Amino acid sequence: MTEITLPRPDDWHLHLRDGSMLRAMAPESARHFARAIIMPNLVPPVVTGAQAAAYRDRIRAALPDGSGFTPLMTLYLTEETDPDDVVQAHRDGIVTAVKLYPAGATTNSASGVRDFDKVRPVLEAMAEVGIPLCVHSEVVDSDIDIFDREAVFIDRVLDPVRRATPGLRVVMEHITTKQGVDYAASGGADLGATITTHHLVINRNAILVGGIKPHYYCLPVAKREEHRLALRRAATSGDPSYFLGTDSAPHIDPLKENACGCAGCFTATNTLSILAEVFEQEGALDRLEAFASLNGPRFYRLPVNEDRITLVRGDPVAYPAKIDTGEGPVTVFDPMMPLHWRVAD
Ligand SMILES: NC(=O)N[C@@H](CC(=O)O)C(=O)O
Ligand SMILES: [Zn+2]
Ligand SMILES: [Zn+2]
Repeated sequence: MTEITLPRPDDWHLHLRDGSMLRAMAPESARHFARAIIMPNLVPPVVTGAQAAAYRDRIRAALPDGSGFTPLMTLYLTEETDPDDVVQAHRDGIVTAVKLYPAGATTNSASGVRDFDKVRPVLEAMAEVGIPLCVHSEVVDSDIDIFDREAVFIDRVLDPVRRATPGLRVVMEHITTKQGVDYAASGGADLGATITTHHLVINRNAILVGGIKPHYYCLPVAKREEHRLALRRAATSGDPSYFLGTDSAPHIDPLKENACGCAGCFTATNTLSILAEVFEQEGALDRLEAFASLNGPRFYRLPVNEDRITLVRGDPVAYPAKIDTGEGPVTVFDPMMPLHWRVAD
């Protein structure tokens, strides 16, 4: 196969940041994607419907002229979140989903949830209305090894919360383990999982072998090879439980190449070329559209994009090594393999 056409993909987990970083990043995602679920972990976080509306307007203003890109906004769940504000913002069409960060789990998560009982009224209101909860599925307990944090979260937090809140629709964000793959498939139409581009490509060796490679460090951290293979099987299976959420998470190089480097891989620029390469390697190019274009809208109960894109196979694709942001350069994820699929103009 040398050409493949699919409905324009969406990105169901994206960090666009704010200010000059946002102005540099918005065009990178708008070039290929139709819609994206926008993460709310700004400083300070996006916690109210009014803040989400203002952030949506800043994103729209950062888009290239004539762009059809639609940001789908999320609220950052805190222990003070008002259920009525969430429901109203959803009813007004401002907010698509709510994001749960366990406090301290990842970048800008200090305002996240410590005591899950405190957010029960919000979760119950969301279950009633059908507002999805996007979950960063990692425990933060210092006695739990960082490579085990996702699997432990499923047993200790996610499963109990789902049992206590029947009808709650949940997206396990950026799953990285076989346990995540298996759990996501067990919940029917009210449970889904996003898988990133980079977790289909790297295992933990990429971060640690031959020297520390900060541009491969993200959270949840990449795991052993057996987990990467489970993610590849899930993504290429066509199973509607799994859909693309790049978790493209830009940090400027000085904050990555640092004695205490930030977590996040930036993949917006070359994601579709990488995915086509991965799906081709797996003999599953015909299932790329399920993963990138169909399963996400199905979970979020949104229409599939009518617009289509074509990927063409040819000589290795050139893409920039870095994107300049006005704050400093952001390194584009290097998949450590030539990419042969480019998005046709
Ligand atoms: N994935 C990451 O490594 N980082 C994300 C936060 C997140 O999605 O957990 C970020 O905002 O930088
Ligand atoms: Zn996360
Ligand atoms: Zn993220």
